[in-house]
Amino acid sequence: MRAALVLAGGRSTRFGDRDKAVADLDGTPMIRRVVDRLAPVVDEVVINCRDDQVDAIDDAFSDAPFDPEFAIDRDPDEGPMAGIARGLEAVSAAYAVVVACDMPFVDPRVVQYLFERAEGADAAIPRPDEWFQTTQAVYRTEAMAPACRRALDRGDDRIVAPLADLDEVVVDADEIEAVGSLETFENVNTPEEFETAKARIQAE
Ligand SMILES: Nc1nc2c(ncn2[C@@H]2O[C@H](COP(=O)(O)OP(=O)(O)OP(=O)(O)O)[C@@H](O)[C@H]2O)c(=O)[nH]1
Ligand SMILES: [Mg+2]
Repeated sequence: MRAALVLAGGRSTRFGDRDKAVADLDGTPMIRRVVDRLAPVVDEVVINCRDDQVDAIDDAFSDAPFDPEFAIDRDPDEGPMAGIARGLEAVSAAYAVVVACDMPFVDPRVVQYLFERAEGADAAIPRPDEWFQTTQAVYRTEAMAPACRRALDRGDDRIVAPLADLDEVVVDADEIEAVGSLETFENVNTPEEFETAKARIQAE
C-alpha cells in the first residue's frame, strides 16, 4: 500500500493574501492538480492543513472520484515538518510520498521510482543539487512519523532534522532524469511564479 501526503498548512505569505493551495491554475485549484497527478501511483490520499482551510480545499475535490482524508494541524504554524508528522500519523500505508501543495509539475514517474527506491529503506529522498527535496520524497510511515516527533520534542523543527534517525536512500539528478523530469521539483511561491506555471500549463 502506498499513500500520498500533500502538505498545505502554510500561510502562503510570499504569495499574498490568498491561499496558494486553492489558487486557480488554469481552471484547476493547484492542490487538485497535484493530487490528480499523484492519484495514479497511490492507494490513499491524505491532506495536511489547518482547520480554517478545510472547506475551501474540500470544495476543490467536490467533483473528484474520491474524498481525500484530512489530517488537520492540532497547533497551526509549527512548520512543514510538524505537518509531515501530523499527516503521517493519519496514513495507513507502509510508505507515503510527501508532496508540497505548491509543486504543480510533480511527475508521477518520478514518484513511482521513489517508491521503488524506498523499498527496504526508511526513505528515498531526491537530492538533485545541494539540497534535499524533503517535500517530494518517499518515507516509511512508521519510521518517519516518530523521527519527526523526536526532533520536535528536542526543539528541532528543521525539515532535515528527522533524517538523522532514518536509513535513507539518496536519489540524484541523473536518476531522476532517467525516469522523468527535474521540473517535478519546481515550486510556486510568488504570484509571478504562479503566472509562469499557468502559462506553461496552458501551453501543455
Ligand atoms: N502544516 C504546516 N504546513 C506548512 C507550514 N508551513 C509551510 N507548510 C507547508 O510546507 C510546504 C512548503 O512551504 P512553503 O513553500 O514555504 O509554503 P508557505 O509556508 O505556505 O509559503 P510562505 O509563507 O510564502 O513561505 C507547503 O506545502 C506549505 O503548505 C506550517 O506551519 N504547518
Ligand atoms: Mg514552496
